[in-house]
Amino acid sequence: MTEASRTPLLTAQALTCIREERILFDELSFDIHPGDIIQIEGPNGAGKSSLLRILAGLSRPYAGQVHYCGERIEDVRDDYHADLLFLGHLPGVKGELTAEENLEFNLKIAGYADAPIHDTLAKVNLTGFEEHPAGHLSAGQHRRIALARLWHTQSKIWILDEPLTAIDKRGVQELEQLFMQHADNGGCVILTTHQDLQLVSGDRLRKLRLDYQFV
Ligand SMILES: Nc1ncnc2c1ncn2[C@@H]1O[C@H](COP(=O)(O)OP(=O)(O)OP(=O)(O)O)[C@@H](O)[C@H]1O
Repeated sequence: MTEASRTPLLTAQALTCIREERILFDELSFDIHPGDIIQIEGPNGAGKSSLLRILAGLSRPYAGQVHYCGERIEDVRDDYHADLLFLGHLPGVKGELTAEENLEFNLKIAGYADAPIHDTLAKVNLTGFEEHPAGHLSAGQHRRIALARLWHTQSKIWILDEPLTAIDKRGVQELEQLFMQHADNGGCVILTTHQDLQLVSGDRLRKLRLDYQFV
């Protein structure tokens, strides 16, 4: 094992999250290393999205810390966000823009102004839909526009909230292959999904289950 793979990319240290007087999780601790693919499981409302948002630094835990390469994320916010790709529960696609305008906008914001937009839309099976307003596309096609940026990012840490929702079987397999390739290249993927992964399994996959806890 190399030094790099021993150093956690992310560490959750005794995270506690309380929402509306309900403990979603309490003193939750785990490390995430380069090469890890982690699926957060649990029923609706168990706190999966809340955990992802805390890991991404978008909301604060009631108690506990998140560390990026050994530093508190609050102390290295810019470095952390440069190394993080977070895709939230809702695809964040603007209905009045076309598929290509949405992707172009997302990639520009992420600093990839020269990315080949049509080739990238082809990777997510949106050839022929480039100039359609996103508002006229299906839920799965919306998510595909949002997911297309995964093909260009250099961020090592991918935090993805339900990336497979509304994606068809072949699309799920392509995404799972991309996750494995990213992990093989030293990245990590932390995702929630209510479906069983087909290709990422066995030693490739770590599962973390959240369940209801009541105060
Ligand atoms: N900002 C907030 N303020 C108050 N309550 C919140 C907030 N965010 C989430 N909650 C509550 O916390 C609980 C967990 O929500 P969360 O979205 O983390 O669950 P989840 O496991 O991702 O659910 P799902 O599988 O349905 O997406 C829910 O009961 C929700 O209403």
